[in-house]
Amino acid sequence: MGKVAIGAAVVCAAAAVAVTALVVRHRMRSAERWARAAAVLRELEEKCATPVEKLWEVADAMTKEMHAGLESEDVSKLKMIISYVDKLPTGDERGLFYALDLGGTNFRALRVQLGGREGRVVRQEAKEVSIPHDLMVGGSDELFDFIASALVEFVDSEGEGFHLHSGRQRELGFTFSFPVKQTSVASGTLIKWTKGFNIDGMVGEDVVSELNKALQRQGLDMKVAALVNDTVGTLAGGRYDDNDVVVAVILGTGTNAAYVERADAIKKWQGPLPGSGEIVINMEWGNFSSSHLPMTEYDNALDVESLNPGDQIYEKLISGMYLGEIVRRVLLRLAVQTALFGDTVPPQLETPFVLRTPVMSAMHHDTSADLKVVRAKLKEFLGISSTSLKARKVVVQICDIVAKRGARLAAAGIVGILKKLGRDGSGMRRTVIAMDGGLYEHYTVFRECLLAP
Ligand SMILES: Nc1ncnc2c1ncn2[C@@H]1O[C@H](COP(=O)(O)OP(=O)(O)O)[C@@H](O)[C@H]1O
Ligand SMILES: O=P(O)(O)OC[C@H]1O[C@@H](O)[C@H](O)[C@@H](O)[C@@H]1O
Repeated sequence: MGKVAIGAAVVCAAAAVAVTALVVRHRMRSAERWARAAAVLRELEEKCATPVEKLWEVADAMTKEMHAGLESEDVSKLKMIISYVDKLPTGDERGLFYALDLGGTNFRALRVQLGGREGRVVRQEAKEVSIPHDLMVGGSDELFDFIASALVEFVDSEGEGFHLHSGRQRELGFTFSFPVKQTSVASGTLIKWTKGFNIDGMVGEDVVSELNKALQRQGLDMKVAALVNDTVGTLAGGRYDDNDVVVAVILGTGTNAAYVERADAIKKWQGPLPGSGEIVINMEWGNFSSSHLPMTEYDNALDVESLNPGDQIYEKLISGMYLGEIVRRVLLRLAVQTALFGDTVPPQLETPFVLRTPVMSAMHHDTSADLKVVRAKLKEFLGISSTSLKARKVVVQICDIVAKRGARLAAAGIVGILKKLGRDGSGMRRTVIAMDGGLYEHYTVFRECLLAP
């Protein structure tokens, strides 16, 4: 074979060696990256673990905080707010009633014609409006004018089948999904904003008065007959259908719980004991915290960078506003430290709250063999155009860890309430818990884990 051929052979051999070396180096780097990714996932799984012993510790801590919060103000993480609701629906109610529910994401207007025990809910209509983000952090007049104008439109659309008793003023039940110190059944002052709200100058103000002023500006003749937290409203609605409802839990943008307490167990209650002997307590359990809660670096960073650092710790582990954000933070670390999505970190992954919990649950619920939903969501919301199946499986695994931690912690909180009520053991009376909220309603894996942790 001539020199040229030998030379060519040597060059080919060298090229082959070089390519092989490149391939080997690539594979080694890839193996190292996956090993690092596996270590991050192992650490996440360990830090988020909620073994039954830990869940019992959380339940016991919740019960303890409930007792403390009923003893006096400001000694517990739980506000244990007295709702002034000492009578719950019996099912005999009649008439036309309006309700307004201001939540952390949406607000809803509702009208219902009640026909007493035989008629029950004769007719109902509802309208849901997403709250623009700028109104969550703007001025109070702007927020309440927005709500009042939507309510005017809704009342104007009152159709057939709704009858206001002659001479009666339309009455409105105002469900306000934020911590409010009730000063009567139809008044209360804002304690603090939570979730994504942060409107200056409203803390300490009476929220009913703010709404009434906006209704007057709109010229709407409507009386706010009751101001309740959404958990109290959920409990009342549940009791309308089932006499054994004694607890209500909201798992939506935020999370909270309410329950029926014996009036004589509320040591801080100064008023006369109600005839029913019972008062509904709005626990504001989102603010619960305990050394037993499984916290990670992602949770701590989320809290520090939130609108309310140090507040609502339990809520930030469980609720819809935060689950997707926790997953984003884990994905960002993997993108930076293990090139999960390639050598360039996807820029959108750096944006807080860009990964909403509905998107997280859609990826988590993906049952396709190649995780095509995960691929589509990563592209649509994070601008990640191509991913390996292995990387998509990591995304689902992170969703699973974060969602199940939240669900199991919520279940532990419910057990804490049942322990307080003495309804956690065998032989207890039939006990019904009213559940509501978009997270509970739509996140199937979360709900099923909560119900069968
Ligand atoms: N498909 C979904 N999967 C998971 N979470 C969802 C889904 N849809 C809504 N959510 C969660 O529910 C929250 C809305 O809860 P909802 O109770 O409807 O309203 P609000 O919190 O305003 O009272 C959203 O912020 C979101 O976190
Ligand atoms: O219905 P949402 O918006 O999910 O609110 C649930 C809870 O969210 C918490 O942040 C509020 O402090 C509670 O008052 C409220 O009940």
